[in-house]
Amino acid sequence: MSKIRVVVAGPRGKMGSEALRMIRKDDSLELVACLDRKNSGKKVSEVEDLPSFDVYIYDDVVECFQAVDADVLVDLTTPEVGYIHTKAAIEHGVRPVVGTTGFTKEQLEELTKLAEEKGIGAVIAPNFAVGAVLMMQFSKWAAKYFPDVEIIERHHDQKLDAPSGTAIKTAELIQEVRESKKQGHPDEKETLPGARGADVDGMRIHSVRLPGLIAHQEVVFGSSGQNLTIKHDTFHRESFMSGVKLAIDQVVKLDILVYGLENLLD
Ligand SMILES: NC(=O)C1=CN([C@@H]2O[C@H](COP(=O)(O)OP(=O)(O)OC[C@H]3O[C@@H](n4cnc5c(N)ncnc54)[C@H](OP(=O)(O)O)[C@@H]3O)[C@@H](O)[C@H]2O)C=CC1
Ligand SMILES: O=C(O)C1=N[C@H](C(=O)O)C[C@H](O)C1
Repeated sequence: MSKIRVVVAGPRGKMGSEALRMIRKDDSLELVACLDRKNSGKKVSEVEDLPSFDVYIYDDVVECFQAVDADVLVDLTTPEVGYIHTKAAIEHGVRPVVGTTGFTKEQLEELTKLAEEKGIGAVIAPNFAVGAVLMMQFSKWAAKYFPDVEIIERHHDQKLDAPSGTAIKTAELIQEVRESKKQGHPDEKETLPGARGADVDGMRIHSVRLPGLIAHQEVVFGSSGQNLTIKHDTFHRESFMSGVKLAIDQVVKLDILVYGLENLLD
């Protein structure tokens, strides 16, 4: 069977470098190029701390897709550039697997429509860790019985987007089963703006950013006389890689955009 030819965007990043290590170990995948705003024209092997892949780095996404034959783009960059890469990939027939978070609802809708028009598979997954996907699914189930819910997400202090993609996806899944409901006292007032967190249909999301953290989320449900807490912790970014691999294997068989890894799990 031929290998899946992969471009990685963001190879020097925390997630991108982990993805390169995963590809190095996997015989079914072949790295054909990287997209990076630094080191354009160099080979990956010439960049300090990166694995010794004999492939070129590009800073321009279109130039990259014109120069190499690629099946899949794995994007692990920033919301702004990730959106540009994803759109260009779909337009050039390269299937995107996107871990980058922080896309707007409008951008997700636009990319979904574009993928459908072009008949190109795409996966956008706010969280590739199977444990986090289960935490979101369990939360959706719990929300049927516990409509009062607050999401507390904790991340490292280098994170650009707040709330996290995982927290937004969790709230969206809960919204599917929960009627819109204002929580807390009807007359409550914030004496410091933001004290009650972000408001999604009355449920609250709180974002903590601290050095030492990686990615953590608690979904706390309250009801008379009882609380239920569903919690997931990420201690190493390797935990995301089996999900990235699953998405790469599946996206080559898709002809629509799928939002969330849960849609690819049995
Ligand atoms: N779906 C999931 O399971 C997960 C998703 N994420 C998401 O993945 C993304 C990356 O996270 P993380 O690796 O921690 O972040 P990092 O900041 O470590 O890496 C981002 C990389 O993108 C690069 N970059 C920035 N601008 C450009 C550009 N114009 N062209 C090409 N590359 C660029 C950065 O380069 P430079 O150093 O020059 O700034 C950096 O190397 C985030 O959106 C995060 O939320 C993270 C973990 C898990
Ligand atoms: O930036 C991160 O680190 C993470 N981002 C994703 C998110 O926004 O949910 C996934 C995970 O939480 C790590």
